[in-house]
Amino acid sequence: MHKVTSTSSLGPGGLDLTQSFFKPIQNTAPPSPTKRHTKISVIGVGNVGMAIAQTILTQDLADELALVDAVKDKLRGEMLDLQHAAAFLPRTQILSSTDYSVTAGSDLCIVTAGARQNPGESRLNLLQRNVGLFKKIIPPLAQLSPDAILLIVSNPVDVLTYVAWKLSGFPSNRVIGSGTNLDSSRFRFLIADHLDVNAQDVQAYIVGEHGDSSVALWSSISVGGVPILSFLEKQQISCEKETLERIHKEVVGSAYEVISLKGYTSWAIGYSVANLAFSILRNQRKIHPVTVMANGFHGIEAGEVFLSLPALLGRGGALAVTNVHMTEEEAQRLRDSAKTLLELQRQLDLEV
Ligand SMILES: NC(=O)C1=CN([C@@H]2O[C@H](COP(=O)(O)OP(=O)(O)OC[C@H]3O[C@@H](n4cnc5c(N)ncnc54)[C@H](O)[C@@H]3O)[C@@H](O)[C@H]2O)C=CC1
Ligand SMILES: CC(=O)C(=O)O
Repeated sequence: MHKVTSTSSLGPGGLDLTQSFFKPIQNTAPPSPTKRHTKISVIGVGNVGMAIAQTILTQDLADELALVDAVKDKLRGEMLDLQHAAAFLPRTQILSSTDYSVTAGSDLCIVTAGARQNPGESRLNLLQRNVGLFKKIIPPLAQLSPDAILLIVSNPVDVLTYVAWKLSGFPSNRVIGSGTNLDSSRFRFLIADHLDVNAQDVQAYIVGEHGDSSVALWSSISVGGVPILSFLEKQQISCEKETLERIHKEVVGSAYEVISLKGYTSWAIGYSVANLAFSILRNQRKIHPVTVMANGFHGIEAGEVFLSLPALLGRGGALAVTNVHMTEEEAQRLRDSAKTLLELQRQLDLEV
């Protein structure tokens, strides 16, 4: 295990530097027991894992950050590179190891390890390769951090969240996928760009599969509190509906475009996942469209399927699913998306 060097108090020749540099204040009260020590583990230090790790560090969210990867030199290089930013960041102890023992006692384990898409390849095509990896990754994580929340990012994220749930034996509220939190951000960005407003003033959800069969919830889009569709209908501006359809197509094509241009996506997923980590660990009770166990919500009754729905996130994980308004057409598309994912789940061999 590689420990951050600055926490060592031993100088050359075993001299205790703490004793030489500091004169302790006598009779100090012990640290307040109310401050929790927060530990986050990130599994996989590729483009996505590192974008998440560095964004988390800027948010002062963790006292301890543990990094795990299968490639030893790259892992140590990434750890050192982050540690060298210590003078510019809130204090976080950064550890790394190829051994999962470094993750013990985590509050949140973020899994980004695995194969990524080649240009033009679908997310679902990665399934077999990444299920094989998850069989090695999830059991030790669950064993070493039995109270943690698992946040899955590797693709195809919805089916892999189901796989992580099965392999961990955790209750479903503590196994979440990053899902369509990213797709919804892309959607909000494009709507905001079209209307020339701030994306944070646009409320809009994409739900269902993170990927090709995702569902845009037109009926719930509002900008600064104004419901967009009914506003457009009242103004009889029908052509704008076509613009919205084009925007959803652009969202679905976003990852394919970025991957064909730079080989992978990283910055937006980094911010998306750090934002989820913040809502969970700081108990924000904020609503995010993320992958959760969807059975029983919005007419999905076909079985234990995981896909994105707007969910309330807090320290306990996914606490509730909101009753967001859907037209019958939107709900049907969601159920179709659920059937596609369920079919894939049923074909999996999850014997470890
Ligand atoms: N859910 C989402 O919105 C997004 C998901 N992704 C997915 O995230 C995953 C990672 O993407 P990138 O970081 O770009 O790939 P990458 O190839 O840069 O990194 C993958 C990392 O996983 C590591 N790894 C492989 N096997 C491992 C094992 N058994 N244990 C620990 N580490 C292992 C590799 O050594 C590598 O460092 C892909 O599946 C990708 O499709 C990417 C962007 C967005
Ligand atoms: C790669 C991927 O899933 C994304 O950027 O949406």
